[in-house]
Amino acid sequence: MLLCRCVIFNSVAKLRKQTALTQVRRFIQWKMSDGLMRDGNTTTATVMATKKRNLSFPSSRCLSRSAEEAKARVKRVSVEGNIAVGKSTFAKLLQSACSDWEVMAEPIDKWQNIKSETSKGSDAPPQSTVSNLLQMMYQDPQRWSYTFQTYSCMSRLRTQLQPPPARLLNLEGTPVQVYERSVYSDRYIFALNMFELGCINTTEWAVYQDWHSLLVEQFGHQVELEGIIYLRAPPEKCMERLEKRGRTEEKGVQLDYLDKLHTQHERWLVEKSTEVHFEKLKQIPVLELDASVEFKSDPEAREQFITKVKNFFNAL
Ligand SMILES: Nc1ncnc2c1ncn2[C@@H]1O[C@H](COP(=O)(O)OP(=O)(O)OP(=O)(O)O)[C@@H](O)[C@H]1O
Ligand SMILES: Nc1nc(=O)c2ncn([C@H]3C[C@H](O)[C@@H](CO)O3)c2[nH]1
Repeated sequence: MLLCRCVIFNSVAKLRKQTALTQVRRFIQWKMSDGLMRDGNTTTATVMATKKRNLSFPSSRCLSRSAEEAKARVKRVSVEGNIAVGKSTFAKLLQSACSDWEVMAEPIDKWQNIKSETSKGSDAPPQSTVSNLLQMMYQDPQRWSYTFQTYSCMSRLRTQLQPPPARLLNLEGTPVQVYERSVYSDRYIFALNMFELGCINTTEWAVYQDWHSLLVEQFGHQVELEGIIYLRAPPEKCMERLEKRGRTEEKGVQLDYLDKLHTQHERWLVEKSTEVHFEKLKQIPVLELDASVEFKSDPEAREQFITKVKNFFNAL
């Protein structure tokens, strides 16, 4: 009986790994053949920018030298930090502070609205169902954490592969694409934490790490970052803000969970004791900001933040 369960478990694990790898392969092939579009509005500039990102592929031969140079000047930075520390609020501040910066939000709405088409027979019209994967993950983390991390990571990858908008390519100053979290925090903060909590099992963790490394290595320069902004605040402050915000899915989040996530951030970005697997990431400059400052009602604090960020970007 036990053996039978083991065989089934191994088969399921194998199937999951194969499925994940097939998805990865298809995704890479799709990227190589079609390039990326920003919400379906492909302009000449974005097509050119996309081709530049695919430098290692033959299509890059069509790119003019000046387009390549313009693209290479755009810096990429992620904003990292605990849940409800204030990343979105800070991102809005950045977006309004300087037109040289383009902020890309975390795709939480995608995780809350997973659409699947089901067709019962050839005559029946396809039915669309919607599930909230964020809620499922919080309600039953052991069942849904691995699935959640595959989807969150894929959606972060998509965000990081978006070519910079044309307006950033023609700027004199320091154009920057700013991402709210990244494929790196997906692994070194959340997936790792879920593994340590026992919500992702050893097999799932091995599979996750395998395809994560493959993707990051395959996309190479396209998903590299030049810097990280770490918004740092005590977990108690994050808890206070999380409760004040009142997002439905987060109703059951406890201080202990935020404590653990805080420790993961500290290990990765301050103590540098997290084992990371990508050379450039090991050397990446980190700007640490005290996010407990209530800058919304304090113009001087906002000014100081912006000055620090500008100096950081200029030095990248
Ligand atoms: N510096 C701040 N001072 C006071 N309140 C803040 C500050 N930053 C954020 N808040 C408030 O805290 C709550 C959480 O902020 P926000 O949504 O920006 O967090 P987040 O880090 O983006 O969250 P998540 O991790 O879920 O993406 C919001 O209600 C916001 O108004
Ligand atoms: N498990 C897990 N893995 C992730 O990669 C991840 N990224 C974000 N989140 C949760 C935090 C907020 O509730 C909400 C919005 O940030 O989504 C995550 N949860």
